Amino acid sequence: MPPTRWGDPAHAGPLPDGVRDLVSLVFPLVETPAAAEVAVPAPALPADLVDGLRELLGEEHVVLDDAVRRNRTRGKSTPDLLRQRAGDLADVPDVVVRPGGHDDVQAVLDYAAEHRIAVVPFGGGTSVTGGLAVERDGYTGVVSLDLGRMRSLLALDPVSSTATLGPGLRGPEAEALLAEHGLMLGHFPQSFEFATIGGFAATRSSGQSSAGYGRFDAMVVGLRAATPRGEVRLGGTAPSNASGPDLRELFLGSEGAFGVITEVTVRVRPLPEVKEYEGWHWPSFAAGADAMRALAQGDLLPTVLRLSDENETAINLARPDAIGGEGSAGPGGGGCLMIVGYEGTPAAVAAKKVAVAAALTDLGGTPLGAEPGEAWAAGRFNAPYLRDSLLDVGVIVETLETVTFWSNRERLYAAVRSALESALGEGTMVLCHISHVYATGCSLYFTVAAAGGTPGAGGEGRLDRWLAAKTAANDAIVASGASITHHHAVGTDHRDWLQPEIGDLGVAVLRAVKRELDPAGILNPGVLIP
Ligand SMILES: Cc1cc2nc3c(=O)[nH]c(=O)nc-3n(C[C@H](O)[C@H](O)[C@H](O)COP(=O)(O)OP(=O)(O)OC[C@H]3O[C@@H](n4cnc5c(N)ncnc54)[C@H](O)[C@@H]3O)c2cc1C
Repeated sequence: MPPTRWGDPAHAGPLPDGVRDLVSLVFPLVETPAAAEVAVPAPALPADLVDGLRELLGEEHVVLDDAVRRNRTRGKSTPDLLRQRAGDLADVPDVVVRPGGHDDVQAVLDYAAEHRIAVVPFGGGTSVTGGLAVERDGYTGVVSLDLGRMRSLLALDPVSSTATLGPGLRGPEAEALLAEHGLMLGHFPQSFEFATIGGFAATRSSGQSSAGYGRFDAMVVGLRAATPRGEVRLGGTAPSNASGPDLRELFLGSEGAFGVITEVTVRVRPLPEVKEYEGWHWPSFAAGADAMRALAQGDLLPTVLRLSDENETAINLARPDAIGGEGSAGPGGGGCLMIVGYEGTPAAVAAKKVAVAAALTDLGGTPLGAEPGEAWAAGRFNAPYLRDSLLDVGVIVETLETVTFWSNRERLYAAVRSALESALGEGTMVLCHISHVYATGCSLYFTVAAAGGTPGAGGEGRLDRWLAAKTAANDAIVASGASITHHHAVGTDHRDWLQPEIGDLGVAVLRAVKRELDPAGILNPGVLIP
């Protein structure tokens, strides 16, 4: 991926004319190209330490190249992109190292601990919470530990339905390896094409098919990690047990602060023979959310279940013939679109469809047929490209997410919307959807678009405006008694809001684990732990 944008450059492009005209009705469009490329700071890691890394991994796997280092600088949140666009390379790693396996990772960690080098595990680089922007002060240098060479299917147990995967496998690569055996993982976050197995585990990611296949951490049966104190193997003996607290959980969501995940054993399932996606209309977000709750609590969940609020329906998914219509007040008044997807054997899909359709009809939903569902499925990974095109014309656009119990959903929704609208001012668009549900609650995923204010070179003015709005939203989430993140993780961006959620003793426990596993504090300093 280019450092200033998302994804495959071949898919990137300016705003289509129609969209541009529409956007210009709402926001002033100010062409805001990235600043001219600035020189990448010279590596700060002393040359003898670089030589030491070369001895461990071989010359070709210790990379000082400017373009490679720039590409390993931070992740892909809007603040990350705006900083790159402005030429801010303060977080550039000094060296990128490319271990070939667990033993290489262990060797790098041992060496880094001895020489106080900060180590940043790097999977796909799609973090949206500052998980790759570590503190540099007090370290001899910063090494980006790129896991991209560790991308094989290491073991397969078709009898138990488990597969052991290398951490550097991207989503499509992992699925392709499993598909050769008629199997799949079923984890499809919007970042699927670029994010990796190790990254999914390290951030407790959740994908678009979570209703049917669960979140990533729930798919993990076991893992292997290298820590500065040595190797950890967890969960390799049984699917579940009562052998004390489940230590797998210490590494799931540990965001590279406790160790580097070098192998992940996951539950796999047969490739679905049939995939069907359809749309349903709801008179309001609340009515659709109540229906989702009923499905979750009635053990009737399909594979994909997502509901856009009135604004998101109108802006992103509106079909004039099906949504809105009579009595519609345009954005905010045209009802809500729900996408329902079914995957599996023909018999299982048919049976689930009948049962879900009966329940949704009873609850007041109106079927819209396959077209909205297929349109969603066809474009499910495209939205991030649109973000870049909007950033190009000076608009602020970013997403954030949270999760709470059903009884708190409306309060949280109102609080976050109001915080964002107050912080960013009149004309701000706040869209929301629910795409991860549980019997007890759901996540809320917000997309925000706002005027950029006075743009500076590369858009710094927008960065300040967004950071203030994000702080307001985070405060509102905490004040509402919700979680600071459902699946984007903590990183550095959410770290200050973790303490209210887990308490002082919770923070002390995290710090104690960190001290035990990483006494020199070389792994991702500043990430996760308050
Ligand atoms: C456009 C876009 C859409 C997204 N959609 C979703 C979504 O639908 N669902 C979702 O859950 N997330 C989503 N994300 C967030 C992101 O993709 C996830 O957090 C993902 O799991 C990160 O994987 P990665 O391989 O890119 O990790 P990275 O970004 O490389 O790393 C993330 C963190 O984990 C650490 N890490 C990485 N690999 C390892 C390892 N092997 N061992 C230990 N630590 C490691 C890193 O140091 C860092 O702190 C999205 C992001 C973007 C930009």
